[in-house]
Amino acid sequence: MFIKKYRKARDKNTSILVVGLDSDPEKIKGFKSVMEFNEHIVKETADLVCGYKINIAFYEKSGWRGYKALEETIELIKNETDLPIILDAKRGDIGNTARAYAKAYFDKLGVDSVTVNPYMGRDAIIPFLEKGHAFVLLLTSNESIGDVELHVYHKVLELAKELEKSYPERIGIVVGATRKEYIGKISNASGGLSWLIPGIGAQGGNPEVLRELKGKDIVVNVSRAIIFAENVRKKAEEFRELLARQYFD
Ligand SMILES: O=C(O)c1cc(=O)[nH]c(=O)n1[C@@H]1O[C@H](COP(=O)(O)O)[C@@H](O)[C@H]1O
Repeated sequence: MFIKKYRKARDKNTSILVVGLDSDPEKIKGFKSVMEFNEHIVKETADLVCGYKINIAFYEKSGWRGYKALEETIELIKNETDLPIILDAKRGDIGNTARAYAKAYFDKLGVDSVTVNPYMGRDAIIPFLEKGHAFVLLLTSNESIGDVELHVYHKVLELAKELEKSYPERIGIVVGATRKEYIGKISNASGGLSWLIPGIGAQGGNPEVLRELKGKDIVVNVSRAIIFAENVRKKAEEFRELLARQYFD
């Protein structure tokens, strides 16, 4: 179960850092394959993180070869570590289709959590909660949140909290670290929901936002700033420290 694996890894490694394996084949230098690259990242970081997030887009862009690398990467993490895996797929569809996605990700791929787009409402979310854990998009890190999210995020929060009653410890929210002005308010209203916080590193989000989230189950994703660094382990250590200082102290 995602939350148990996460808490165990967080406490063991004193880390809320999740490394994002956004292993864009066009950016990988000096490795024969995506799989070899991911093996290197996992070997260098497994004792510094509380999990991995894999964004499916960077695998799908290579067709079936990319999907094979995705499967092999998940196998590797499961064989070599006890760390939870979040599949960042941002799915959201009618119940029948959502059930097919949930089956693919939890039963076939065997990940622990999936990111879900809540725009279609509970039918699109529940199939994921029945099989595992889901992080629903609440207030994302990108520029254009004013187009839709700012008008509806409070509704998404209400829905997530309602679903949490039937699926305790199986649902979380995605809030960008670039959303400093909203985080305190959302934190006060978020109860026992877990948090996925992207946007630190390449997107310039502020790690100080974590001070408002002490005691909550949070994972902070950093992708490009770590995986494409010259010294991956050193960068991951720096981010782990930076985040831990805000959250644990
Ligand atoms: O759901 C996500 O993970 C996500 C939500 C969000 O609001 N912003 C965001 O950047 N992400 C993802 O988090 C990762 C951020 O990558 P870096 O900017 O390279 O650290 C990417 O996989 C994004 O797709």
